[in-house]
Amino acid sequence: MTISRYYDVKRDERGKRYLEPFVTGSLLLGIPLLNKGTAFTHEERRMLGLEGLLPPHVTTLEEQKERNYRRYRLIENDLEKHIFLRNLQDRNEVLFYALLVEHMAEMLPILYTPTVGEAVRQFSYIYRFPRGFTASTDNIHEIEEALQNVPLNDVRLAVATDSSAILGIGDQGFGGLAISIGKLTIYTAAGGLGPDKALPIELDVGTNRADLINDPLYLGVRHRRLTGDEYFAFMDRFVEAFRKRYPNAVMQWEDFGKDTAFAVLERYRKVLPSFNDDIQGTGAVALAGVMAACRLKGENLSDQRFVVYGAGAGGAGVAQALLDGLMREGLSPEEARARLFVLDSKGLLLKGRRMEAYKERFAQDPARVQGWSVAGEVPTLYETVVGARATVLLGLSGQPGSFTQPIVQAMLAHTERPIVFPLSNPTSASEAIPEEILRWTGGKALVAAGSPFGPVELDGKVYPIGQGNNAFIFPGLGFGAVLAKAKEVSDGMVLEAAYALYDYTRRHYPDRIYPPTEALREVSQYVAARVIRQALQEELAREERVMGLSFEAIQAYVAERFWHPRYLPYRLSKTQG
Ligand SMILES: O=C([O-])CC(=O)C(=O)O
Ligand SMILES: [Mg+2]
Repeated sequence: MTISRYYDVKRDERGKRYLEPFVTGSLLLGIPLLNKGTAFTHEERRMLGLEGLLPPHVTTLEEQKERNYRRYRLIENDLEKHIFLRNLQDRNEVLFYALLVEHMAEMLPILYTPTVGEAVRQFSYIYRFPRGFTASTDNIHEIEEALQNVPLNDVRLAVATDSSAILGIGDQGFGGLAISIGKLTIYTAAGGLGPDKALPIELDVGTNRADLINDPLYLGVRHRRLTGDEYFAFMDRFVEAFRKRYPNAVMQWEDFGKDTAFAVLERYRKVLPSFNDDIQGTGAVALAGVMAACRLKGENLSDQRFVVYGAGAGGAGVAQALLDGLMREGLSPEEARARLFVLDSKGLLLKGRRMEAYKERFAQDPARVQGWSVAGEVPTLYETVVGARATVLLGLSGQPGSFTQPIVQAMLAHTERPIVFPLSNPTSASEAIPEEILRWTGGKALVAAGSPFGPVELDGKVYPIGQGNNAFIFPGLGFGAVLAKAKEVSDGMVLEAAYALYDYTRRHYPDRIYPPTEALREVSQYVAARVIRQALQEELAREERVMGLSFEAIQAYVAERFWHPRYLPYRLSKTQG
């Protein structure tokens, strides 16, 4: 099997990798995985039929980076920067990743949260290049044939969304493809996954947004979303065809609304090694950060009382991760649940109240709220924070400004150092601005946010704001599952990823809640190694080459397979030459 329809990667006599292209001439310049632009050597230009098509000077990758970075710096608008970088990616992937890796902290907010949110909204207007795969109600009846059109033959990791709940901005129809592309960019830049092993996927089952359907420029299918049996018939067909085409691939389910997220995860997780980033990735990253914040105040997880605001995919994932963490500290399920208060848009989840089935396991006993001061029927966020004597407040609601001053200050009555994480994305959906939280608490609060925020200066002291984003989890979790050839992505592997992030932070950044973005590649490598070890322990790994390895050897294995952006030399096969 060749890696791609257009080329293969081979090794020479000395074991060095080279590219063997199946297309030459100007066609080759249009394939981003093959194009080196001005960096093609004179010898390659002659061999590949490029002579005269490129400027005389042969540039180095360094020079190409410099040229593109200068242009990039002249752009003032973030969405335009995003478009510039994505165009570069669609021309020359090695150069794109080389630039991104060098300027990770600067460019991550442009390619990922928060700017990717705007790219999703505008996707039909900024669309340029056919990256990724779209399964839609138009092609689902011939999905196997359609998947054959993808030129990549060895996809190991796909990110698929049905776009029903993109970040905290809801149904985005076809535009959701931009989030799959963005997540896979992180997989390659931070997680070491080769760009030819990655496939972004949009599952276009329609949209319930009339404004999109009625927009003449909208690029998706124009009908309401499939639901119920029709939805699952679509998904079953897609999953079966995908598995057939890519039997070695791991799937990341992304930004499914609560009506589909849990059902999709449970229906396919044993059929196709897969996880849901918003439920499990967000859960793991929140648990790691809350444990770090507890350590910073010299307490344990089990010393806390938690309020989780928001009970969609992210909220439920975080609530479950907290329960798992509490039980790992020795609490019984009942003791753990007694410390956890989850609210949806109608207020506190209380037994006996109407709610979706997946929320029931987080519902509190009404007896526990007896004696609270509650004005209406169901306790509000403020009433819950006061009544539960909350020490930890986590936001996954997508409701900007919902962590008000009275709510945050009420926590000071129960703890000297409240832990407050507004985790909703993008920045415009954040429950509060970190600077406000610090100001309201006189710098006492331990704060991290889902979107990137700069450091806060208060009374002459500088507070770095950790980014509690699942980007610290999914690249390592997914890459680890890929390298282990895991049969399944188990709950144990997800929890291990959380503890790996916690341990990494404790060791390398003992004063912080999350590592800085600059550490993302190192974090992901470490998380991947721990995930592989866990897969081995649970006998879920199918990769012979990792069986029986020590942890050090697993780490070396991960490092060796980590993709780096550099140009490979070209060679034509004997028959071509
Ligand atoms: O993409 C992000 O920044 C984190 C995430 O999965 C979400 O908010 O849905
Ligand atoms: Mg998401």
